[in-house]
Amino acid sequence: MSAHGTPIPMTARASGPLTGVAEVPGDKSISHRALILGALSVGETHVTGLLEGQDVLDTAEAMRAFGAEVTRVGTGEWRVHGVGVGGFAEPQQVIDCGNSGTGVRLIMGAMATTPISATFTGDASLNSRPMGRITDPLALFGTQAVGRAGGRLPMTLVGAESPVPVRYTLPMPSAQVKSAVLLAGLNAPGDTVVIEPEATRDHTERMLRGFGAQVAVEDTDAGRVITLTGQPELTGQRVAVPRDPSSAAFPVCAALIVPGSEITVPGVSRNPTRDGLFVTLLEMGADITFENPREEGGEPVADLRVRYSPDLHGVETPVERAASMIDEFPVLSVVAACAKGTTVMRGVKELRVKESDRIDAMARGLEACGVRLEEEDDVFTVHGMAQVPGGATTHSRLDHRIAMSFLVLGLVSKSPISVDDGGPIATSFPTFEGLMDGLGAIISRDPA
Ligand SMILES: O=C(O)C1=C[C@@H](OP(=O)(O)O)[C@@H](O)[C@H](O)C1
Ligand SMILES: C=C(OP(=O)(O)O)C(=O)O
Repeated sequence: MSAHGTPIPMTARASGPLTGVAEVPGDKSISHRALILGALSVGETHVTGLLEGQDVLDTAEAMRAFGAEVTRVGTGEWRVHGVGVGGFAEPQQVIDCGNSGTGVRLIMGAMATTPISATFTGDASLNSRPMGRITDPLALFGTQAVGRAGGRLPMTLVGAESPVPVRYTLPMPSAQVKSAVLLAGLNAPGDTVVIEPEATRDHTERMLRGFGAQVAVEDTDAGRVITLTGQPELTGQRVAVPRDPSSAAFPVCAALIVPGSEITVPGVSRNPTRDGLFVTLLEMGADITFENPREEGGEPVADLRVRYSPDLHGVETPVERAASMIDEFPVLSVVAACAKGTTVMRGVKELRVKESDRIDAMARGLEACGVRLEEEDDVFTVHGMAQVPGGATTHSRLDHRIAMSFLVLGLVSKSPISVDDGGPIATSFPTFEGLMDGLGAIISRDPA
């Protein structure tokens, strides 16, 4: 939905070759963290390349409510004057995190060990997502939480008066849970330890170090053991946000399946904990090259050159790769529908608790477009075909990635594909329509 709540129906139709340069926006995960760590630091944090999607704008507003000064200086350029670890003020209004699981879960962690209370809410999607995964470990610090049945928002958290450090093994592969525990550990005396049996995106660990915290990471038989030394003084930093591989996924996958395409996507993060889609696409026979590999803002980045790949074939993605491509399965299932043979995606049950149940959303939409598939709790299988019939209206279910995935499929289907509401795209990729149009994709807003 648009900010004022009116659905924005959109349609994609068969397009000529996609060509040109796709400058995708800043990384969403890193953008949230830059604002939150800036707010927990002393002095000024200067951010460039910040994603100005609604999810991140909601986090900026939340940081103001907790007492930080957050100012937009120019496009993607923001300054944050922080209040220091333990310095959050009690918000005077409800914190509305909109559509953003990352926003609400990281902010809950960041306030959990300061003796203030705050009430959190979001849109219909966010208010249906599980928060027990956050409040369970936060309770170990001494944080109290009261929410709706099933641990849903709206929810009030009361921060611990005398927090104790925590040792916590993640019950599911979730960087949001890991990050909430680490951020809470900042204001607890002593060492907070998180053990992750499967590695998840490591932006919090990297950025905490960059802001001056002591974070040790050890690979053991039990998984990655992350130890944070509590009560550091964090100091404001300059953060250059790399471009988001999860947003790059859409023009990249579109170029792979639209005949004759050749595009470049500059400056995309190649953090190994985010790289699973590219690994998988290469296995499928995709023509992608990674040029000018370099380090920017503490993250490895490269310029991607992507060419139409007529011989894509199905593969099996292993359980242990799932976390490194968790947000990319919807668009991978679109590529799978256009590849020869069958693609089996394993270890995907976390997709059921995203902005929508993404397995169900993709399964119903793909079926409506004439694609054969099988769905189990933790496995999603898509059978490729020479040309997807399309000719359906799919439901985005308040989920940006579902909307963008079906619009990509509509660029190659026999008949156009519509989404009932493209509004959620603005949460993570507000420039999607203009960028795709610039490459030659035919995506239009439907007349009211
Ligand atoms: O930490 C983060 O920035 C994110 C972690 C992932 O969620 P989970 O931790 O729930 O897997 C991912 O889906 C989300 O888009 C961003
Ligand atoms: C799952 C996602 O985001 P979040 O959990 O922050 O809502 C996403 O962007 O795909």
